[in-house]
Amino acid sequence: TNQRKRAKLPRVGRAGPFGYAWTVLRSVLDSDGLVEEGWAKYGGKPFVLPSMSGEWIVLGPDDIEQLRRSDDTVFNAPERAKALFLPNTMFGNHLTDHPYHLETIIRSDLTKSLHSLVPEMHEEAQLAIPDHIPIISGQTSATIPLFSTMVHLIARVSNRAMIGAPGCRDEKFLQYQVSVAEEVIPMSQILNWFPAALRPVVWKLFCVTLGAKDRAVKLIGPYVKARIDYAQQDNPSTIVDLLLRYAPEEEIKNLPMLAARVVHLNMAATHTSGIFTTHALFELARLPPEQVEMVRTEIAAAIASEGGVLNKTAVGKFYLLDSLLKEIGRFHSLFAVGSSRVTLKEAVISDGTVLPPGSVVALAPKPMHNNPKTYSDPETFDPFRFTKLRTGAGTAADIQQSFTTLSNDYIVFGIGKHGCPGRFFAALKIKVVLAELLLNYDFSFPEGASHAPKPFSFNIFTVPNPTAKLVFTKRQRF
Ligand code: HEM
Repeated sequence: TNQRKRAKLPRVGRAGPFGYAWTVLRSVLDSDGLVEEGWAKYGGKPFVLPSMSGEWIVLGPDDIEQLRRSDDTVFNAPERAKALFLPNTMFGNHLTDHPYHLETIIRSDLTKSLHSLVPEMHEEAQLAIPDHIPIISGQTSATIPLFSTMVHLIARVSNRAMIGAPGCRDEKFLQYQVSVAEEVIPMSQILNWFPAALRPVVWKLFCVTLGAKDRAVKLIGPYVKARIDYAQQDNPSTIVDLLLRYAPEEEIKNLPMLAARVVHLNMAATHTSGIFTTHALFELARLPPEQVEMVRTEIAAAIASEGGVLNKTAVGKFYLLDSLLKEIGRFHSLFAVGSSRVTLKEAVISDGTVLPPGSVVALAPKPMHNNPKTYSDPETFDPFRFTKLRTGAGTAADIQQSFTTLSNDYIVFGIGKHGCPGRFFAALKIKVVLAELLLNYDFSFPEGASHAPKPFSFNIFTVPNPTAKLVFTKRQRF
C-alpha cells in the first residue's frame, strides 16, 4: 500500500530505471538544477527528488505552514538529522541523547550573553584580519582566496566566543576544526552506504588514518579543561562556560565527551557563517562604490553613536548590512533542499497524498526565494531590498524584514521549532567581521574578473567557488 500511495507523487528527472540512475548521478553535482526543474514542471506542488542519500519529497508553499507548526510527532527533525548526518556514529550518542547544548544554551542563554561577546569578537577580528590578509610592506593590497580565508577567520572569531583566548588563536586546532566539517559532511554520506553495524568501524578507521575530528577534540581539550577549572559560571565569558552550567557530571569528568560536543557545535557555527561572509564580500566588490559607501557610512555612524565602541547596540543599527545579508541568503542558497523531516506516522500533504511513516520531506529554498509572488524582480540582486520595506518606526512589520526573523517566505535559517538557534550569534559575528573589513579595506576582483565564478555544488550543499580570489586594498580607517 505504501508503495502505491508514494507512487502517486511525480518524480523529477529521466524516466525508467536507467533514467533513475542517471538522475541520482546528476543529483551529486546538480541537485539545484533538478529541484528547479521539478518546481517548474509540477508548479511548486510536491515531487520526488532522487539522490545518493535516498529520495526526498520536495514540498512547496502549500505545505510549509504544516511543517512550521510541526512538533516532531509526525514530521520529525531530530530523527532525520540523526539519519542524515550520523552524529551518533561520528561524535557519540551523548550528543543526541541529551542535547542540552540545543535546548538550554543556544536557544536562550547564548542569545542573552551576546551583549558581552560582541566587543570580544570585534577585538578578535581586529587582531586576526591582518594575519589573514597579509599586505607585504611597500604594497597597498593583497589578493587572497576568499572562501578558505573567510572560513578560517570566522573559525577564530567564533572560537573567541566559544572557548576564549588563547585557544581561539591555536592555529593547529583551528585547522583541524575547519577540516572537521569538510570531512564529516561527505563522510556521513559515505557511511550511509554501509550497513549500520559496520559504520562505527569504517568511521574509526577513517579517524585514525585521515580524520580531523579526533585531532580537533584532542587539541581543544586543554582549553575546555581550563574553562572547567577556572570558569566563573555565574559570570560566563564563553559559550563553553554556558555549556558547563548544564553539562551532566559524567560529561564534565569525561573531557573527550564534552570536547566532542564543542567541536560539533563549532562545526555548525563555522562554514555556514564563512559562506555568508564570502558571498557578501563578492557582492560588495560588484556594487557601485557609492552603495558600498552608504553601507560603510551607516556602520561608522552606528559605532560613533555608541561612543566609538562596536557593541551589540551598534550592530543593531547596521540596517543596510542587515539587508545585504538577508538578500545574500535569498539569492545564494546554501542547500538545494533543507529543513528536512522524517514522518513518524502517516501524514497527509497538501495535494492529498498520504505519506507512509519513514518518508523524507524537505523544502526547496531557491525556488521559494525566487517566487515573484513574494519578491518583486526576484532575479535581481538588490542589496537594499529589505531596508526599502522598512518604515523606520521599528514596528513588527519592520522586524519582519530583519535577517534573523524566520518566516514562511524566508527559509534560510529553516522553520518552526527547529529553525536555527544559532542565527543571532551567526548574524552578529558575520556583521562584526564585515564591518571591520569594510572600515579598513576596499574590495575588487583580480584583473580580468568582474564577478565571482559559479558556486560549487555537492549533493544538497552549495558553497562559493573555493578557488575564487578577491583583492583587498587598505584604506584610511573610516
Ligand atoms: C549564517 C549562518 C547559519 C545558517 C545559514 C544556518 C542555517 C541553519 C538551518 C537551515 C538549520 C536547519 C533548520 C531547520 O531544520 O528548519 C540550522 C540548524 C541548526 N543550527 Fe544553524 N545556521 C547558521 C549558523 C549557526 C551557528 C553559528 C550555530 C551555533 C552556534 C548554529 C547551530 C545550529 C543548530 C544546533 C541547529 C539544529 C537545530 C535543531 O535541530 O533544533 N547554526 N541552521
